[in-house]
Amino acid sequence: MDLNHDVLDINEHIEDEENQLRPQSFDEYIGQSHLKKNLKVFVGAAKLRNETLDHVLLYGPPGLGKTTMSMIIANEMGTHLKATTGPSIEKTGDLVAILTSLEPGDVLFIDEIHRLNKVVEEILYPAMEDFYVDVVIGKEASTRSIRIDLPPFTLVGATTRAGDLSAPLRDRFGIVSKLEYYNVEELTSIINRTSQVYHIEMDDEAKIELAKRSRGTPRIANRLFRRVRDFAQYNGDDVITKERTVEALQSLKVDELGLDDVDHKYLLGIIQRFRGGPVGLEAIAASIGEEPLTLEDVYEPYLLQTGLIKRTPRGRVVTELAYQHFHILKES
Ligand SMILES: Nc1ncnc2c1ncn2[C@@H]1O[C@H](COP(=O)(O)OP(=O)(O)OP(=O)(O)O)[C@@H](O)[C@H]1O
Repeated sequence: MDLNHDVLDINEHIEDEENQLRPQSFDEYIGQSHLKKNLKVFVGAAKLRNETLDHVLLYGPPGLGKTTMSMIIANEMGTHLKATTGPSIEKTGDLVAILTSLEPGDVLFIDEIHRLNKVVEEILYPAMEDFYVDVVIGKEASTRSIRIDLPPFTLVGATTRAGDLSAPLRDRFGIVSKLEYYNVEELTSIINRTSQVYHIEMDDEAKIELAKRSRGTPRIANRLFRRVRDFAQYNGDDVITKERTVEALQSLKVDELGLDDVDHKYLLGIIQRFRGGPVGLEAIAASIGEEPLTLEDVYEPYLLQTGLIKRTPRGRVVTELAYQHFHILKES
């Protein structure tokens, strides 16, 4: 068996399932109304002037639709999208190769743009500002720099950590927008759309229940939808009910607020080992065996948003709401 090939096939299958669900236009994209309204104007105006759209920086927690939005920007501009990620561009030559392969008007999407290395990042400055790159050729005494002109393009950068971007890079984006967590109503619409794309019927109550447990995140809503679908199909259900949804989510250890195992370990860890805090991120991470960066980027934003924790100058503190959630009495 060709294992590599199988792994590729599986990854492609997951990609295909994701892509199938991606909205193609601003009108199909649910929620983020403020961002959408502004982008519609900027895209419309750029098209009227027959110009490329200014560079766009999208930031916010993972899974909120940054990649999807960049694809929509390219679609709405009537151009192509080239996608890459910060950590995959290791050398300046890699970035120059990507930039010189762009067609006029193309959208270049760089995910995790905060992870570009400094030398590569510096190549981007003149590329973004004046559409050229300086390439150094030759060796030692005979090195010289040649200028390569680039076609006008739009860079869409995505990051979960806007604060980690250097000021010169951040300042070169004309449009900077934060993606917000989705509310239950918006997530219910996304789940409704997903059930239509997959041709699987789901009760309205079940959609709402799933939406409530999706941590305000479309990617999680879609992933949980697929798992709930497994439970329903395995049990021969024609329609996914609320009961089946709750049963499936309990089996997956996702609670009524959408908190999973790691959230539980995190919150209970602070309550039981650090008397509710304040405690530093490193200490919590070490005590529960998780990476500090993962906790900070993936878990904490939602816990902060739901008011279960607070960040203070002395560290993280769990709130009264967290004690209530676990039915634990706070020690005085
Ligand atoms: N507003 C939306 N309406 C409908 N579906 C959405 C929306 N936003 C995201 N999705 C769906 O959620 C999934 C995740 O979205 P996407 O990959 O764009 O997230 P992301 O923010 O780019 O995540 P990351 O930055 O971690 O890659 C996709 O399958 C997409 O179809």
